[in-house]
Amino acid sequence: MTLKDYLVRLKGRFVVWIGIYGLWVCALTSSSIFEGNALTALVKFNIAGFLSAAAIYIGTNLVEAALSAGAIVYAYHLQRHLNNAIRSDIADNFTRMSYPEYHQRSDAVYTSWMTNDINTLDHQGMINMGYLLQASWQIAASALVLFTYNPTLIISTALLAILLLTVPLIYRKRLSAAAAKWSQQNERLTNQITDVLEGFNTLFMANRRNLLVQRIWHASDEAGRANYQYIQFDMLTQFAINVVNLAAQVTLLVQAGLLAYNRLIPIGAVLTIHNLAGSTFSGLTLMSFALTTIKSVKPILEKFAAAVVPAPAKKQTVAALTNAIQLDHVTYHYPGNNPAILQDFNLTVPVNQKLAIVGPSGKGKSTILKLLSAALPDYQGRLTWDDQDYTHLDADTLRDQLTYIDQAPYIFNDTIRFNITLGNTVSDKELQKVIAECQLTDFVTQQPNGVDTVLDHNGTNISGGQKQRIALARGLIRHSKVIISDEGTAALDPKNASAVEQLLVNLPNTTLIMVTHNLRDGIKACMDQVITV
Ligand SMILES: Nc1ncnc2c1ncn2[C@@H]1O[C@H](COP(=O)(O)OP(=O)(O)OP(=O)(O)O)[C@@H](O)[C@H]1O
Repeated sequence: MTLKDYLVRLKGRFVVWIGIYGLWVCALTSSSIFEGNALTALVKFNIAGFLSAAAIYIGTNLVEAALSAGAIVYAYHLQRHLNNAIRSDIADNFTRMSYPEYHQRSDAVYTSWMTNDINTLDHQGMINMGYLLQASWQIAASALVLFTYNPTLIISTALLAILLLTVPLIYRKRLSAAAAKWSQQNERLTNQITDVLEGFNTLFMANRRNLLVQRIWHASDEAGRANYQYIQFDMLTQFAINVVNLAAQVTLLVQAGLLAYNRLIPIGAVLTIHNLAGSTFSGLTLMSFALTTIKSVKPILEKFAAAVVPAPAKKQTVAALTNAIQLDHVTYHYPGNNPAILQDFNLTVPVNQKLAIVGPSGKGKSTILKLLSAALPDYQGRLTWDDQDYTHLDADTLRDQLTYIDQAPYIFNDTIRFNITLGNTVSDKELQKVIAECQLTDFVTQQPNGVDTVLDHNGTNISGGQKQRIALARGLIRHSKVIISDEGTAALDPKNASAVEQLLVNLPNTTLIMVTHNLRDGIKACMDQVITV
C-alpha cells in the first residue's frame, strides 16, 4: 500500500480535508483582493469605498484564521484514522504469518515500525500532504486573480514556477536514501534499547549496569547521526527552494510596479499582486518541498509492503484425534545454514496415550513439540494427524484441537482472568475450577481484585511458579484432548510439580505429550511411552 492507497481508502474524510483547505485559500485570496481595493479607494480619496473594502478585509481575515485552525485540527482527525489503518494492516499481516515468518524479525523491530515509522509518516507524510493541498489551492486561486489583472503576469509566474519545482529534484534521491537509513537506525535503536533493558536483572546481579549507559549511548548516537544526515539534505533542499522563491517574488513585484507605472493596473493591485505572488511562490515552495519529502517516506511503506505475506490457501479442517499423531522419517533444521536438529526421526503417539520425551538440553525436544503443533512448516518427511498429512490440514484448526503449555510462558499486562482465558468467554464457575486445579486459589484470593487484578508486563510482579501455573490454567481451560507440555512444571517445587503432573496424566480421554528434564518415578509409572532423544 502506498500513501495514496491509504488516502483513497479514507476518501470521505480526505475530501472534507481538501474542502477545508479550498475554503481557507478562498478566504485568504479574498482578503488580499480587498486589501488592494482598500488602497486603490484611498488613493482616489474614496472614503466609503475604503471603509467597506477594509471591513470585508477584516471579515475575510477572521474567516481565514478560523479555517486555517480547522484544517490543522481536521488533519489530526484524518491522521488518527490513517495511523489506525496502517497499524492494523501490519497487525493483520502478523495473523497470516507462519511461526518462522513472524520470528524473522525481533519484536523491537515491529515496535519500531508501529511507533517510529508511523511518527515519521505523520511528520513527513501527512503534514506535507496538508502543505501540498494548501499549495495547490493557493496556486489555482492566485493564478486566476493574477490572470484577471494582466495575462503577462501568468507567463512570468509559470516560468518561475517551473524553476522552483525543478531545484529540489537534485536532492530527491539522496533525501529518500537518507530517510530509509534513518528508519533502519530507528529500528536498531528500539532493538538495542529493548535488548539491554530486558537484560537489566542480569546486568544488576553481575554489577555491569554501566553497560546500560554504554549501549544506549551508542545506539542513540547512531540513530541521531542518521537523523542529522537526513536533516542536512532536507535543509539544503529547503535553502535552495527559498532562494528561488525570494527571487521569484521580487521579479513579480518589479513587474507589477512597471505595469502600475504604465497605468495598466490600479495602484492597489501592486499590493494584491505582491501578496498573491507571495502566496503563489510560497505555495510552490511548499509544494516542491512537500513533494520531495513525501517521496522520502516511500521506503517506509515499501518496507511494510515487502513484509506482507499472502493469506494461506484454504485447507482441510481438523477434527478431534481418534487414532494417532505420527512423525514419519522427519528431518528438520531451522532456516539458514543451521545443522539438522532431527534426522530421520520417527514417533507415534496413539490417541489417549501418555508420552514423556526426555534427553539432554539442545537435542530437539521442544522442536518436536513445535512440529507436532504445526508451528514449523518446512520439514522433510511426513507428519500425520489420524493419517491425514499435516501439509493438507488447516494449521489453525489443528491448534484448536491441542493445548501447548510453554516452557517460558508469557504473561500479558492484563487481568488474571484475561491471562487464563485469552479473551475467550468462560463462566466464573469454570474459571474457579481450573484455578483450583492449578493450585492458584490462594494466590488469586490474596490479590486486591481477585481474578480481575492486573498483572505487570511479562509477570514481573509474580513468581516463576505462579507464571507457570497461570500457563497451565490457560491450557486446561481450553479442554482440548491433546496436551503438549514443554517442561510445563519446571518452575514448580517438587510437591506442586508432582501434583500438577498427576493432574495431567489423570486427565480422562486425553493424549499427553510431555517434555521433562525430571521424570519422577510416580509419573513415569503412569506413562505409556518414554522416549529419549
Ligand atoms: N529459532 C531457532 N533458530 C535456530 N536454531 C534454533 C532455533 N530454536 C532452537 N534452535 C536450536 O535447535 C536445537 C534444539 O533446540 P530445542 O529447543 O528443540 O532443544 P531442547 O532439547 O528442547 O532443549 P532444552 O532441553 O534446553 O529446552 C538447539 O541446538 C537450538 O540451538
